[in-house]
Amino acid sequence: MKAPVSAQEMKEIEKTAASRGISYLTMMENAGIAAAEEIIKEYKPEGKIVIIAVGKGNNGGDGYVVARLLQAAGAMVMIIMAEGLPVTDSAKINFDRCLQCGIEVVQYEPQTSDPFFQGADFIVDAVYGAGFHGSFREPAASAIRAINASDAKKIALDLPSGLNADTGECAPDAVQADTTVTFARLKKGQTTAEGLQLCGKLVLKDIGLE
Ligand SMILES: NC(=O)C1=CN([C@@H]2O[C@H](COP(=O)(O)OP(=O)(O)OC[C@H]3O[C@@H](n4cnc5c(N)ncnc54)[C@H](OP(=O)(O)O)[C@@H]3O)[C@@H](O)[C@H]2O)[C@H](O)CC1
Ligand SMILES: [K+]
Repeated sequence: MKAPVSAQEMKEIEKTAASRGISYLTMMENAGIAAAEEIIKEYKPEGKIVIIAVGKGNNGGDGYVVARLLQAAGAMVMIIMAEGLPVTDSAKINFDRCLQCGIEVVQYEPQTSDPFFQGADFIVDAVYGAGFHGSFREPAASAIRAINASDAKKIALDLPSGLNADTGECAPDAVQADTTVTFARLKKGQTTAEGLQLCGKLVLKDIGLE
C-alpha cells in the first residue's frame, strides 16, 4: 500500500493529476461515486432517510455528489449546510446539480435541523475533510454535536470532521464515524490510534489520481 500523506501532499497529488488532464470536478465526481458505492454496498440505503451534512469546501462538494447518487439509488435524501453556501468552484457546481435534481438543501438551524438528524437512518459527514484546522466554530459546532447525538449510522467522507489530517489530533466533539471512506491515499492523521478509532471502519478508495 502507498504511504499515508499529509493534506499538503494530497494537494500535490491532485495538482499532478490535474496537470495530466483530470479536472478537479472529475476528481470530486470520482470521490462521490466511490463513497456512494461503498454506502450502497454496506448499508443498502434504498427507501431510507439519509441526511448529508455539508461544509463549504471540497469535502462538502463530495457530499453534494453523494447526495445526488444516493437519491438516484432510491434513498430519501436531504442536505443540511453546516457552514452556509459552498465556496469552491467544484462544490458550487455540485450544489447546483443537487438543486436541479430536486434535492432539498437547507441551512443548519438547531431547532429545525436537529430533529432531522435524530430521525435519520444514515448521516453522511461531509462538513470537513483534509482542510480542517483548529477547533469547531458555530454554527458547525452545534451541527456536529447533533450528528454525534443521533443514533443514525454515520459515514464520513475522507476524514471524520474534526480529525486533523496531518497530526491525528481530534477536536473535542469530532464526529465518531461508523465508516470512513477515504480517497486516493490514507491521511497521516488516520494512522494514529485516536484518529483510526474516530474513523470506525476505514475504507480506502482509488479515485484515479495516480
Ligand atoms: N483527495 C482527493 O484526491 C480529493 C479530495 N477532495 C475532497 O476535498 C477535501 C479537501 O477540500 P478542502 O476544500 O481543501 O477542505 P475541506 O472541505 O476539508 O474544508 C475547507 C473549508 O473548511 C474551513 N475550515 C477549516 N477548519 C475550520 C474550522 N475549524 N472552523 C470553520 N471553518 C473551517 C476552511 O476555511 P479556512 O478559510 O478557515 O481554511 C475551508 O473553507 C478532501 O478532504 C476531499 O474530501 C476533492 O473532492 C477532490 C479529490
Ligand atoms: K468529513
